[in-house]
Amino acid sequence: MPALSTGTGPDTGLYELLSVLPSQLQAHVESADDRSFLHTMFGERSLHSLVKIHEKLQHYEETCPAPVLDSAGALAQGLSEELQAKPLSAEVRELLKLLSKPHVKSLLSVHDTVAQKSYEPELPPLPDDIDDDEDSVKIIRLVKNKEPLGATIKRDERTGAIVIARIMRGGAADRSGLIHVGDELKEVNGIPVGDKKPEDIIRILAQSQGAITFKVVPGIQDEGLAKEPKVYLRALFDYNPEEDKAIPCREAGLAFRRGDVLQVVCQDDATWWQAKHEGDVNPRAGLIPSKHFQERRLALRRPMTNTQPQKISRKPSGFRRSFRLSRRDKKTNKSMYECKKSEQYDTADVPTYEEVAPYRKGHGAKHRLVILVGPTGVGLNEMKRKLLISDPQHFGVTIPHTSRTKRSQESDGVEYHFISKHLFETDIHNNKFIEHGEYKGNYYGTSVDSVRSVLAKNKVCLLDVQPHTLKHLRTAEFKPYVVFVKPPSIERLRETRKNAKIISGKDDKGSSKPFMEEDFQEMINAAQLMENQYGHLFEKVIVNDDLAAAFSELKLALRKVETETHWVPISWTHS
Ligand SMILES: Nc1ncnc2c1ncn2[C@@H]1O[C@H](COP(=O)(O)OP(=O)(O)OP(=O)(O)O)[C@@H](O)[C@H]1O
Repeated sequence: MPALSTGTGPDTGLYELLSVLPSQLQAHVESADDRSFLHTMFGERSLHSLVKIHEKLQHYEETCPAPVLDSAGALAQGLSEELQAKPLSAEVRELLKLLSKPHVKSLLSVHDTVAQKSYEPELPPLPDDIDDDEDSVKIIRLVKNKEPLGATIKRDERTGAIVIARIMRGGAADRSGLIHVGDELKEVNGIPVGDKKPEDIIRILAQSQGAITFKVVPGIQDEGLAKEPKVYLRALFDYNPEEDKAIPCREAGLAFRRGDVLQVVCQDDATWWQAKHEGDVNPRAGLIPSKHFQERRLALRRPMTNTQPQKISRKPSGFRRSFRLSRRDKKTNKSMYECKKSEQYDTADVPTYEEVAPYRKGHGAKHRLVILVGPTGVGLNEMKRKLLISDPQHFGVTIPHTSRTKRSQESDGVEYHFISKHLFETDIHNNKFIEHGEYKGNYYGTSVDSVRSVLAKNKVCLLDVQPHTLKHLRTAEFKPYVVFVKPPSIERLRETRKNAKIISGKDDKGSSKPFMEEDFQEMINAAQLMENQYGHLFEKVIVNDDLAAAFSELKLALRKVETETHWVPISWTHS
């Protein structure tokens, strides 16, 4: 029995067993025929070969061999063709014969199929011993690579069952869409787990490679929870997890910039939410501080710097640009106005996140209000003027109110709406003005209704205001698109504003004077303060360096506002 004698080492046991079996069984077998049958069977070469193959395979399984290539069939074919063209020695002939054998061809084909992993995991046959109350059992087969499954399990304290406790967003289990929180785990790879400790099951899972079969009883799912939450937030602050000492795991954090739109996929944890950048194809979510947590820590950080509102420096009283634009009387200029509200800053608000939803202006819907914000002299008026000239049918500006008496060349509702002082005061009291001021005993102001009347003409209303009024204008009715016009560097200001004139705030005559060095510095400082304090409310920032370029950028942005989808506060989309 040559096959029996070849076994060495730990594998020899099976051969020995085969060789001794016939003699051992002899005592129990009476008929000579049966004895000879046993002898022949256990001495059969093919049986020994099978055992040998089995043992070899077992050995290979332990060493986890990896295929060198996955196209052995094609290689053999190529080799045969090449060899046939050469002088045929005895060895070459033998090799050609071997390679042409259907068995060898099939073997190589199977090898390639396995190497390419081009097989679908087969679903196991449905167990036929399912209890009546087990009719909702699910058999799930996942193919696991080196990546963890991304699920945790626990023992349900009430029922004692092993249940799925958590599915990590974007992990393998989550992506499969087959396993859900609350599902009861019955078996893993055919092994019942009901009596096992969660740690033992985790060990089984960790050791498993390739296809893993789960038998689960689906949990009762809350429809709302089952779907991926669609909460979109606009970040109102910059966040870098690398600099966050509080985050439980920095690598798991999601960095973002103020203005980014984030899709929050899990808010289960009160302190750390899971989110991803809107539109990001990478399914894996990262941790971001929750709104409540961020508000709390920002509020704790801020009192030292913010109990005193930061005052945005500007000319003695220069700010009422909207008034000036609609005015034909060049003697009166913005320096005349005092804004009563200008000192009110929003110290109570801690900007963290704002829930947003996609919005696109529908056909026939009113235009969004376009608000321009920027420091004195930066060019807001110039931008508005250019827009009005470019398309007077499309763009419009508000007509201010005043309590001063109408002059002979003026008409009511053209330069101003002329109203009595008493009515003006009543309107102030009734919050009818976005901004108002007083000069030489007369009131001037822009009313909310004046914005409405421009919008009612189906025009885009261009308004420039002090940034502190933005909060009151951010309503579903106006859906304002806020553009911050920012000055370029001081060097570029010196270059571009060589021939420009700024309306003097030092007198009341509306006289203009060339820009001074201090005007540039003041403009840059004021812009910086505005951005720090109100930057989270700006939807678009345009640097007014080259006027033509800045204007084109503005025009393009405004066209997009009308034609494309933008993210707006969710409350604006409910009306
Ligand atoms: N990019 C630019 N390059 C050169 N000159 C410019 C540019 N932008 C604006 N100007 C000029 O700067 C001056 C001030 O501009 P404008 O009056 O539009 O500023 P404003 O922001 O409305 O200021 P104010 O708050 O004083 O009303 C104007 O003479 C204008 O033509």
